[in-house]
Amino acid sequence: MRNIIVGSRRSKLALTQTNWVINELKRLGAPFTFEVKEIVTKGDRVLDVTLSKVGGKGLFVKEIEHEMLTGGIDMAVHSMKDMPAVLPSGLVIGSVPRREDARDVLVSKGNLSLSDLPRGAVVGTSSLRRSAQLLAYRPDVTIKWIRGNIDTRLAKLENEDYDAIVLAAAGLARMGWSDDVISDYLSTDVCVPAVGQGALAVECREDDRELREWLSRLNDEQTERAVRAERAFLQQMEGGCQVPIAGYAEVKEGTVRLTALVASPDGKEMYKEIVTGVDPEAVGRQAAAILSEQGAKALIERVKKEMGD
Ligand SMILES: NCc1[nH]cc(CCC(=O)O)c1CC(=O)O
Repeated sequence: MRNIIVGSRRSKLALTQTNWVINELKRLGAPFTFEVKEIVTKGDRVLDVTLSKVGGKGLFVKEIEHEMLTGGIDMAVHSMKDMPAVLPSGLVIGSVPRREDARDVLVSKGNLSLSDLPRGAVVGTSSLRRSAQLLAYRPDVTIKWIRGNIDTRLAKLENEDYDAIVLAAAGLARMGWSDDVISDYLSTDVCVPAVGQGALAVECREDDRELREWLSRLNDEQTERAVRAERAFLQQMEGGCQVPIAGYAEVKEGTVRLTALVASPDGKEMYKEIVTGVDPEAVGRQAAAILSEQGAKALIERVKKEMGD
């Protein structure tokens, strides 16, 4: 039997997701043995700096992709939202399994919803996308940067002076936290999720036909089409990571419905549109074109200039 070496980041979330995919493949009857190889990525080594300052999302996948191209590993399970818009040549997303809850959630002291937080409440997040949308809805709150994995953030809420933190529902669910810790589910009216949030990407070599055959059986077509629309939007916006960009799509009866957003970091300027259609990439591109015309492109150029790149 072929042994599949699965590369994974060492975080609890990454290992949980990796083992989930391995178990699903076994359950489907894949004729492989599996071995997990832990890889420490640059993104894991620089936990003390805001991600956007050290090069953004690619940091979590670059080293893993290098090992895949050189044969050190055969596949890897990523959080879709950590995946750059374009993959290196020779690699593909072999499977997009069924999406978890894509929403952002508020976890707060006293179990208060976002609208019930006291004036001036301190909210922890290190995501520009979350802070911009939180500030647009509650301009009075103070955003305080918070880093670390999910368990660390929940501990910081307990032990430091945060009134609340914002996390992805999917991460909490995968890590086995009960819904009881969640104080508020944020709808797309308040906080549009990150592109790909709640979904996984199983990456492998393009020419690995045997593995791709089994990965395709774990693919969820609706999730895949939704994520394709979101990622097409992201790719067109070319925002770098200094600009808050969000996108969330649902697929119902074959129709893709994408909510797309670009905002200024302070949340005072916001472009948001819902686009529907049948072809996911076309929906994503159309959303990008509409927002660009409304002023999102100029906003992105302005923020890039201010950041000095
Ligand atoms: N930002 C880090 C990250 N990358 C993936 C998840 C888990 C949720 C997901 O798969 O989208 C999280 C935690 C979070 O944002 O709260």
